[in-house]
Amino acid sequence: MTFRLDQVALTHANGCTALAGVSLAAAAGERIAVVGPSGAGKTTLLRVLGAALRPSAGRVELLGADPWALSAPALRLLRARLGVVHQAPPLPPRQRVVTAVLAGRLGQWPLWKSLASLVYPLDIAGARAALARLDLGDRLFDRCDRISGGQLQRVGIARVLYQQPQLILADEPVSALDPALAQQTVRALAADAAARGATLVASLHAVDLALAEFPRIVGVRDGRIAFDLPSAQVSESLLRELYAAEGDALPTLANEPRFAAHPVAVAGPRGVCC
Ligand SMILES: Nc1ncnc2c1ncn2[C@@H]1O[C@H](COP(=O)(O)OP(=O)(O)OP(=O)(O)O)[C@@H](O)[C@H]1O
Repeated sequence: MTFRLDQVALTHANGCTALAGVSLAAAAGERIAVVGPSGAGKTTLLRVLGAALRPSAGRVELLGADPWALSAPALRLLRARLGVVHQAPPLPPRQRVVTAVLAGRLGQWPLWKSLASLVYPLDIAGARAALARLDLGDRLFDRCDRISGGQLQRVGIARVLYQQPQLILADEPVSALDPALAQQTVRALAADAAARGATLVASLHAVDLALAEFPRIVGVRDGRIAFDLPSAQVSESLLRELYAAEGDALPTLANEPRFAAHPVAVAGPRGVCC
């Protein structure tokens, strides 16, 4: 089992309950897409799975451990086995792409190697290979603030491909990419996880992308699991019910607000209490 959440709830400091009664488990090698309207709790769920947020109630088991019962050094080691893909990767602007990718293994390398790699990249071939899988092999020595938002998003993914974690948690990893590139990039991520037997959990806006590329779909609404089904069993009516608050059009690659000729109206964030 890669992770197990048992009746997890999370209330933010402002009193907003982002997750309530969430139970979810994944075996090694599963590929799961998390879908749901804005404010449903997808990011919060991924952050709980990444041991970045401590639940207010319930139990978390992650790679065989309760992260919140571990010492600080043991928790750091556990986190180094997780690969987190951010919607907007928090990369230092002046950093070179190669250094950003190699940083994927900082948590696994001894301190001397990590420090040496910051001064001179130690595994240029490895970084280039990870970037090449995302068609970015020629951007190795560019600065992170001199590439586009979509390229930066793919650098964040290359970093996780280089890291080779047991569990990949990707929060809207392709939101800055056009539809063709979004599909290609999600496929690269899924192929990497499949080849290594790693578990992949990705929150996605585009439901067609989720259904096409992921065997298991978890629908989240108002901080709760609305459904957890094999993709073949996720019907259009189930999706319409999930996204009822966001109007008529389901979010798909073609009508992502960023790329639609006539952007779909998106309701404000909703949660259990907000
Ligand atoms: N740091 C925070 N403090 C207070 N409330 C928060 C915080 N982060 C998120 N929330 C609230 O928790 C709920 C769930 O937010 P979350 O970001 O997990 O949703 P989401 O499904 O990822 O949304 P989106 O698709 O818009 O990114 C929302 O109501 C949001 O306003």
